[in-house]
Amino acid sequence: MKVVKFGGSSLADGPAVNHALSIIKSDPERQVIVVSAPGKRFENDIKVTDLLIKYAQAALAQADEKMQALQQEIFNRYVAIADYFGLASSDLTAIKQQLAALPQAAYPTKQYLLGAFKAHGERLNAQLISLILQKQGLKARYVDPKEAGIKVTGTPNNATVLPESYAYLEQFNYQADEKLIFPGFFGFTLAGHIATFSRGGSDITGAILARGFHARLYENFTDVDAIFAANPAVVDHPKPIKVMTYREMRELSYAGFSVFHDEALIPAIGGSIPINVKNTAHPDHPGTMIVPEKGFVPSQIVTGIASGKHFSALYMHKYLLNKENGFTLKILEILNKYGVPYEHMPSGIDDITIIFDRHKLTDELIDAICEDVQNAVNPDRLEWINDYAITMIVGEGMQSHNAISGIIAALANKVHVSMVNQGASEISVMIGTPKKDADLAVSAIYDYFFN
Ligand SMILES: Nc1ncnc2c1ncn2[C@@H]1O[C@H](COP(=O)(O)OP(=O)(O)O)[C@@H](O)[C@H]1O
Ligand SMILES: N[C@@H](CC(=O)OP(=O)(O)O)C(=O)O
Repeated sequence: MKVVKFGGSSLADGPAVNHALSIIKSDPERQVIVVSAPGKRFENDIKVTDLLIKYAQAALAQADEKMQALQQEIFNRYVAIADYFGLASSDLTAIKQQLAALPQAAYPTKQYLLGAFKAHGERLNAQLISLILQKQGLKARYVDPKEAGIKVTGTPNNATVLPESYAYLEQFNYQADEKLIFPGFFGFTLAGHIATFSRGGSDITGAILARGFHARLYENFTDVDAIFAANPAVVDHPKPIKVMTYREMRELSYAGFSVFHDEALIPAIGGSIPINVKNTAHPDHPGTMIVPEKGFVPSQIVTGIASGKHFSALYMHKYLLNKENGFTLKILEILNKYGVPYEHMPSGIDDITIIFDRHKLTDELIDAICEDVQNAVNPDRLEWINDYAITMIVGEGMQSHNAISGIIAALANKVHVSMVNQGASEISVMIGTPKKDADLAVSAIYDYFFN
């Protein structure tokens, strides 16, 4: 059996949904289907998830007129898909009611309200798609994450799956000839509230289901022919990657390969499920296989180069830092007090840089952390660097070949490199640069290793 996930770009309108359905129908092994909310139909279009965020904000602001307009705009996206398949307006009554009921429901906090609104992009789309399949005479069933037992942490917009979910999924009853249509992106907390994964998190649902149902393959359908060695928005016609390992993908998606969510690797690794990223528009193309490390023979030194521009850093210099007891501990205690995780912590003899994901910080938190750090460890110099990008150069082949000299040669006299970290992972090198240099770093390193 295969678990198949379609991204929002593959379900943006009626013709796109129709094409996705033809892919589902063409292979009886494609039994568990995960759908995202309708995505962008054209360049400047708005994803349904983003419309739902606006709808939630209008509800919180009690802006009634805006709320009505957004509700209608979101509903129209589903109507357009339903119309394409000739559904009657009465078929959409339940979807309309659920959308309209969102502002009236009770939520523990504003963050839970936001999570519940966002989740309905996929929830309503999965209901609509199972209805379309049923009308076409297929044995299809909408499965809500509540019914399937997808349990997640109580972090309403950044949840992670709880391990008991897998036991629930193993017990889930279904027939050999039915298609199960799941909404991606969310689960239920132990208290019974909706919580979504981070953005792009329908990939995570697909991986959880693939592990829970012991799928033979997790097919992830998107809008590109393959995962490329560099982001196609940065490098012109980058080379497609035919096969890569889980850990290569994890490092690359962490740093910016948005095509597959980095957290979706974890359930797939847990269940040893191979992943096939494919293009909805060309389902017969082989796409990219993501497989375990065991038995993998790399055909090149570098597999991919990614960069993420959503980082910031706290730099500290203190003479004789290496001789001081508890310096790092005091800083970690401060981060713990504010509930802020750090991403990386490269250090020298008298210097330390702590790198953060900017999405996890507010301006107020930054001020509070800097003030506490200043008071607790009294560094000679403390600097907050808002403008920080991380570029990852990743490849299983780097275990046996020295890539660092090539990376340095590629960047020389072009890019201001503020940090190089090699060794923490034997398959990657991480470099820190100002954001403005990140794309240049990617294309220079790509040219060196691939052209
Ligand atoms: N290295 C890469 N290879 C392929 N696509 C990439 C890469 N890096 C970034 N992308 C982008 O990821 C997009 C697909 O991801 P996403 O928009 O989240 O798809 P979906 O809506 O199917 O989940 C591609 O259109 C491409 O712009
Ligand atoms: N719709 C959600 C979840 C998701 O995975 O979407 P997509 O498959 O379009 O990346 C989002 O926009 O974040």
